[in-house]
Amino acid sequence: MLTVENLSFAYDTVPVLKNISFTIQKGQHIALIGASGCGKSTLLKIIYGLMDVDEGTLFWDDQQILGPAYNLVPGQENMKFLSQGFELQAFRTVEENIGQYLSNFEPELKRGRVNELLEIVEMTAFANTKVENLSGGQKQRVALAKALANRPEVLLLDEPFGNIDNFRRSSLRRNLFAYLKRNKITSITATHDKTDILSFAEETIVIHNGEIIEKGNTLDIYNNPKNYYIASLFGEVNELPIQSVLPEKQDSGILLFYPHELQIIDNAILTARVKKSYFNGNHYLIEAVFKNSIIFIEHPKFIENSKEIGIQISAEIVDARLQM
Ligand SMILES: Nc1ncnc2c1ncn2[C@@H]1O[C@H](COP(=O)(O)OP(=O)(O)OP(=O)(O)O)[C@@H](O)[C@H]1O
Repeated sequence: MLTVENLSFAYDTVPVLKNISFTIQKGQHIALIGASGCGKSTLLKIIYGLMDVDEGTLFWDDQQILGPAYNLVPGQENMKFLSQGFELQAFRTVEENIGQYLSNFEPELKRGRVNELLEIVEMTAFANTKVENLSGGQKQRVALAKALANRPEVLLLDEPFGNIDNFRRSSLRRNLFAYLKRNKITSITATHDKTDILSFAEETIVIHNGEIIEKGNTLDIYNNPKNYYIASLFGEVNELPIQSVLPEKQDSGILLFYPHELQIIDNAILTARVKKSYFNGNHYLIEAVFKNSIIFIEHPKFIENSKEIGIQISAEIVDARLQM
């Protein structure tokens, strides 16, 4: 179990993380989300033991995680940190890089392990290619395989799929998380991409300005976002005054809805005017003006600019949001 208690950290005098506490069970997959600059990478580096904290303690089971002031070689032995810059040896092949820290005593075993890792990251065809001749996304995949090579207990991933094209990203993500689950490897993934989160992280931690503002079951956080900031980390979000949705209610609060929760129908009580339709593949994202504010709605068809549309939100969703 990873236990982080009352952790605070500042670069020089600028506080970056404030009073962070959480625990992660062995084998769990956690997403770390928050706006750019909120402190995600810094937290991963501290967990890995690359920096000394100003306050607080960190433990992996009963072993305290200490920073460079206490460790000659910073970095936890049983963890791997895949940072945004990958530490690969440019003039050596993919195979050599992945196997760099594997024992040479049993060459068959080593070969088998490297082949298994090449398959996980879908790089078998590049086994003998020098790293300097790879694309950014391919390097990222090699770095991932190298991080897994010595079977870490904890994998810390900083935007792990950032450079990888969509075509590969989905299968790589599925392969990786299935491998981590099978091998009971704990993971913490700092990410901006909601597809990294929704299917693969059981729990999510939300950071805002260096503080944890939400943590819990990923689907609960997505389905019941406590505020606009949290909802917006999952994509576009509409912030509608309660009275604009339910005019009969004497309530000055606001409700949050994702674009797919709004429906465009004929003869609705609520109306909006279309500003632009954005093609998104399997749907259009309709930008419209509703009571002087911009809203976004997912819709299967293109709608011309300036057209008046009717909007409906299911009573079930409105009720769920009212109860939050
Ligand atoms: N070495 C450093 N020295 C001083 N300030 C730093 C250093 N590294 C990061 N910071 C600052 O600390 C804050 C948190 O940075 P961090 O990289 O942890 O954010 P992040 O949430 O990972 O951002 P992103 O999502 O853009 O990667 C930022 O304001 C950043 O400018």
